[in-house]
Amino acid sequence: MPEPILNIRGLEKTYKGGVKALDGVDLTINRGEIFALLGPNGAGKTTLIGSVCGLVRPTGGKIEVFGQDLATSWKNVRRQIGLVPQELSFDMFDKVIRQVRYSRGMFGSAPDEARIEEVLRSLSLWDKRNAAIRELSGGMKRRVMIAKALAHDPQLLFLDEPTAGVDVELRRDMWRQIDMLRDRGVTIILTTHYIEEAEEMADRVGVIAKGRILLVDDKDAIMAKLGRTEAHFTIDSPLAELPAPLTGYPVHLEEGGTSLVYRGGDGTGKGKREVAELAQLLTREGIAFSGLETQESTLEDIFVDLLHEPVETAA
Ligand SMILES: Nc1ncnc2c1ncn2[C@@H]1O[C@H](COP(=O)(O)OP(=O)(O)OP(=O)(O)O)[C@@H](O)[C@H]1O
Repeated sequence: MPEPILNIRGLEKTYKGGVKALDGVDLTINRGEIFALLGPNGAGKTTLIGSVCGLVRPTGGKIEVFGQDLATSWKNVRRQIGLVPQELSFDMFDKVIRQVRYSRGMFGSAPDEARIEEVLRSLSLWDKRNAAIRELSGGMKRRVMIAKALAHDPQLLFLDEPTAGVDVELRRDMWRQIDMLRDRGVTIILTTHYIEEAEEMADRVGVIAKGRILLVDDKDAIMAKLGRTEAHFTIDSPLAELPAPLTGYPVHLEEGGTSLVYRGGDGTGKGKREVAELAQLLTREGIAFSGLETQESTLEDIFVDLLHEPVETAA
């Protein structure tokens, strides 16, 4: 049974100056899941995360974390939340290990050098523990941000664009780290522009645009519901019209009857099946084709489609 640990209802945020960054957001996150929040620039992702982490004061709605109202139980709740913000923020002159220790203490956790060492080692920072942060490369600084967020062993971790601008190696390390946290039962909410990241890591995906949640579902269910197959048959002799046995399929002719295009399926294999049926039908009808190209849509295609079509909001 899913155990909700974050419950957001009707969340609104209008910034001074009138920008409505969140417009009635409802979202429930369950213990132990990895949830990817996708959305274009300015969609409201950082505002949403900031509202749960106490950095943004919502102008309406309610947030419950671990069953407690954020507005009244802030201190209790905050100790169990970790945040890796988009922007680097620390004392650049301080040493890596001191900053990480400090973070642990700031959230009221007892000192635990073994745990600090574990966190630093898991992020390949142990050798740099006595370096001043300003001496580190951008990628290493980002690792320090993660170490700081993990130092107090949060149960709920927010990663705001954790891999923006980092190299492939660090991105892989970060994915490994997220896997380890998942094994420890930590709930993770990440925002990302890299849809492959959501595809790889997330159990559920939410799409946000203009401060409204457009879609929330299991990643696999999204792929099944909204995934599409596209196939192009190159027909040897141009067809004047669609042969009768093909009319029940989502197909049409292009390029003067030399290309038969199929767009259909639902991500569950139906598309591939129908394309195979079409190939058989063409052969049976004596229609020669010399090429067949098929393509399955990715989460990225689905995401782009979604943002271009007005969609009814869903919780
Ligand atoms: N402090 C602020 N004051 C005024 N407007 C703000 C403030 N912070 C954010 N906004 C506006 O609120 C909207 C949502 O911004 P937000 O940073 O939450 O989006 P985002 O989805 O995180 O975008 P990105 O992917 O670019 O980080 C934007 O229009 C932004 O300009």
